Amino acid sequence: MANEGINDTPCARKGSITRVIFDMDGLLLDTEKFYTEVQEIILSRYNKTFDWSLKAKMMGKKAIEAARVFVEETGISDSLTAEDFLVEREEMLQKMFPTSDLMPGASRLIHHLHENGIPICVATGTHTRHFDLKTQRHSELFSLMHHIVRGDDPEVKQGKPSPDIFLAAANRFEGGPLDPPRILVFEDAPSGVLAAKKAGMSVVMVPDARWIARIIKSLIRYR
Ligand SMILES: O=P(O)(O)OC[C@H](O)CO
Ligand SMILES: [Mg+2]
Repeated sequence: MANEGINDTPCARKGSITRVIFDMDGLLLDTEKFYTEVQEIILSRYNKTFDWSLKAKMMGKKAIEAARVFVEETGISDSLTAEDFLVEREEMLQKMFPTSDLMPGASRLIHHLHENGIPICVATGTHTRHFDLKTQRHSELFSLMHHIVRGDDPEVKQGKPSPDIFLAAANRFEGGPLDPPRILVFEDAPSGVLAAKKAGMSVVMVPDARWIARIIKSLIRYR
C-alpha cells in the first residue's frame, strides 16, 4: 500500500506520484563532504574560505561547470584555471570516493519503493568514472534502479539547474510520456530543485544538516 503513502504527500496534489527520481551526491551518498574538504584545502592556499553561498552554486553541476564557478567566484581564475582546478582536486577525490557512505535513510527508502513496485531511477550530475568510484560499495542498492542518468550522458547538454537531466531520466521509464507533476524528485542542491521545477516535476529538497548549521551560524553572526 505504498502508493497511498506517496499519494498523501502535499506535492502530489495534482495527482498520484507514479515515478521517483533520486539525485545522488549529497542525497543518496554522503559525497558532498569530499568536494567541500578538497575545495577548502585548495582555497586556503589563496587565503580564502569556502562558504555556503559558493557551495550552493557548485552543487549538482557537471564538473567543468562547477569548476568555472569555483575559480571565477573566488577571483582566483588568473592563478588557477577551471581545468587545472579539476586536475588538482582529482587525486584527492579519487582516494575519497571509494569510501563513500550512504546517507541516512537512503537504503530504507529505496528498498521500500522497490518492494512496492514504484519505478525509481537516479539522475546525477557526476560523470561515469566518478560514479563508478562512488558506488563501488553500493552496487546492490543501485541495481534496484530502473536506470541511471549521469552528467556525461549525451542527452544532458547542460547540468543542473537546466532540466535536461530530469527530462532524460523521465523519458527512460517504461510506459510512454509521463505527466511531469506525477514524477517526484528528491534533491539536496538548490540547482537540482530548480532543475526539477523547470521540468515541471514535484520535488522534495533534503538539505544537508551540516550546511543548515553553518547557514544558521552565519545568520547569528550578522544579527
Ligand atoms: O548531486 P549530483 O548527484 O547531481 O552530483 C553532482 C556533483 O557530482 C556533485 O555536486
Ligand atoms: Mg546532489
